[in-house]
Amino acid sequence: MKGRFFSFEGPEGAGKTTMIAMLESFLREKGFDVLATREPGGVRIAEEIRSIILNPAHTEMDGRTEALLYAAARRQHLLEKIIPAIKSGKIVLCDRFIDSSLAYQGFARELGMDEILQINQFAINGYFPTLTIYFDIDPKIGLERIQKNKQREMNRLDMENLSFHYKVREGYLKLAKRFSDRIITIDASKSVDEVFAMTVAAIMDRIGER
Ligand SMILES: Nc1ncnc2c1ncn2[C@@H]1O[C@H](COP(=O)(O)OP(=O)(O)OP(=O)(O)O)[C@@H](O)[C@H]1O
Ligand SMILES: Cc1cn([C@H]2C[C@H](O)[C@@H](COP(=O)(O)O)O2)c(=O)[nH]c1=O
Repeated sequence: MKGRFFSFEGPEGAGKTTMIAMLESFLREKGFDVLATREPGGVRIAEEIRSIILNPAHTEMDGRTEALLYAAARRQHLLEKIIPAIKSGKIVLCDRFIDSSLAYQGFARELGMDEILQINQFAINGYFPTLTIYFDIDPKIGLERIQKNKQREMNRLDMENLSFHYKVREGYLKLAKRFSDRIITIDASKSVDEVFAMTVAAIMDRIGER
């Protein structure tokens, strides 16, 4: 079985983690070999970079430093975990990837989507996801969802103001238009079951087993 690389994107609280967990069980039950992972993180060095980036005390972090750290974490994660999994025929489900950098650092931080694409192309060297599912949600609703979840700690990016989170969404919507052959948009304001049904349909369609 040929390996596949799927990424899942969206503003805070869109439901990515929930959908990946449900999809992982669903695909395993169907007999697929699955690897679920996340960014920033997934491997030791990238998890260490994650804790530096997301530490709420690091308020002095420069935007370009932040963008470079995300790209560095991505490079390490890709080499150590994602590429070997794809090569061994696994289905990789990745919670965030390059589009997070384009929406958050490129658009919302105003560093420029093309500039961020350029540094990330150096990091990923052609390894774009097979398909990206963008869970679209009003950021206010997404933030309310994560605030209700008492186990979830707020990180430095979560703590940005509401207008930043609205720009993140605007960035994603631009990306969905620009990369329409790779990015599928799902309305994440629907119920968990409805969002899951749409997610399964999109993934199985791409795997070719619908
Ligand atoms: N469709 C949905 N409707 C209502 N609540 C949902 C839905 N999907 C997920 N949730 C709940 O919203 C909260 C956030 O979901 P989840 O952690 O999956 O989002 P996320 O996109 O991974 O967030 P983040 O990237 O900010 O960590 C969780 O408490 C989850 O149970
Ligand atoms: C990969 C990536 C992530 N971010 C932001 C998005 C979130 O605010 C955090 C990660 O936290 P999560 O709870 O695991 O979603 O980091 C970013 O700004 N740029 C990126 O490339």
